[in-house]
Amino acid sequence: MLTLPSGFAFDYANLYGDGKVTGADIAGIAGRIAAAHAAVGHMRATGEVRGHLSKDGVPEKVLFSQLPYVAAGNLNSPESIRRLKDFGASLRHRTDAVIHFGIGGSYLGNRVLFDAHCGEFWNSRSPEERGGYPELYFSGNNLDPLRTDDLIKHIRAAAAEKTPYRLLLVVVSKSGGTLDTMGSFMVVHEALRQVPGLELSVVAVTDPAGGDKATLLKKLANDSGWPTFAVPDGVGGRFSVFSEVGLVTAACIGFDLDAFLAGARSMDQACLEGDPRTNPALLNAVLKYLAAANHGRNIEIFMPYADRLKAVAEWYVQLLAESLGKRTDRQGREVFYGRTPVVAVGTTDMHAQTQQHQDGARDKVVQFVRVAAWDSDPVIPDAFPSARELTKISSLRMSQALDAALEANAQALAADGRYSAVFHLPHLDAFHLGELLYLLALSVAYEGELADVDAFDQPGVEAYKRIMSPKLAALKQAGR
Ligand SMILES: O=P(O)(O)OC[C@H]1O[C@H](O)[C@H](O)[C@@H](O)[C@@H]1O
Repeated sequence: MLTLPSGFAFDYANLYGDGKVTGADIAGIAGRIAAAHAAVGHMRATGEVRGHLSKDGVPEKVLFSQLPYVAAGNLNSPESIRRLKDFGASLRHRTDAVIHFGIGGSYLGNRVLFDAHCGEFWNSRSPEERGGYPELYFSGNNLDPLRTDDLIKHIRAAAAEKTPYRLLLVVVSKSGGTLDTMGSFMVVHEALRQVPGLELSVVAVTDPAGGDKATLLKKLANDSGWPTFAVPDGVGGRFSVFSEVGLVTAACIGFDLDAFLAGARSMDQACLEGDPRTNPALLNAVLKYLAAANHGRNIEIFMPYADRLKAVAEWYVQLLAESLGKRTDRQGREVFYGRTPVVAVGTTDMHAQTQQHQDGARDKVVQFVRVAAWDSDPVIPDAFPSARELTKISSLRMSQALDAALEANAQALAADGRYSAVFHLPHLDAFHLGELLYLLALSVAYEGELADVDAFDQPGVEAYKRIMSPKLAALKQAGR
């Protein structure tokens, strides 16, 4: 178990040892581990990553590791943080609802912050219960016609109940032209802009470049006078939760963005040394890399025991899949690298997926996440004493039963030579969430080095886009 001073811990007992990843496995790649650590150190200091090219084929910096550090001249500066907080304060007791438009890296991290902080019932609470912060809805994460229409109807009904009804549309797209995001935005904007009593405003979050390089969204914002925030150069979508992309949502809901960045910073500091026994991101990368390379564990089930953390598993899917799922290594050789990520939630998926984890192919690592202390933790009462079966769990706190379920699952898997590990969060809060997300982000940077693949591009997603564009054009033509 590797425990940090903050209480965050990585329990890898079921991933390392006899019959699992071994000391000999690690010793066998000692030189590559040292080289990976040096390369990540170089990335931290300069933003340079060997072989990484932008979509346009030119060398591009990788700067996400700077984001936790708020300083003048950095991507997050005291002024930019001030501006975000002022933005959040300006919504309080004033804006009724926010609709966030975004997909991929422009959505998943935002959803993590929303779920962790707000839970499932935020939008049904009164403004007072929300501390004056607005309701928040997500759109643009699909091109689903029915859900989009449901959302429009819901907002129209709310606006009919309250005048004026103040609605803010936050449109997030690094490239500024993603069809799913912009298509949903156009539909919703058009449907709501002339609703009587509904005051509509828009904020855009996109690449800040101006002139010829301005994104479509940036140009729209300039022409329409919408305020903008930035997806900074050198920060890919899947790393952008620590940038204004994630922090804008944090500001909208009163999530403690200082604590979130402090958690990320604290994790970064815990990962400065090159010894995998004490550096949690390096340790995670080394163990998962070896579990795949030497033991065939090519699937990673990310399984938090907490409903509010399901979105972390969804965020991690993009991080792992786009960063490490690569056809070629940096020498151009075909390697078809990468673990397939799978979303699971405990205890929910013990009743759905665990059968496969326990008895299916031995190709998985199950990565659990456990929350140690809960803000609310009901005791299960002895409500029906005559039902003897049920008294097994009565008088226990729900979290005790949840922990017992996690431990039992891990033990059963281990007893059959199946790999798992646990991230322990002392408490579900902004600081520990910052630690967890940053550990995972840094970990894929390390694993990219170990596997010698570019962890910061995603050329594979262009393949369908090349087919889809002419299809849309043909559909349009046929409709004329
Ligand atoms: O932020 P955007 O430019 O709209 O991109 C949203 C998403 O779209 C793409 O398909 C990429 O593969 C993702 O990495 C990205 O996060």
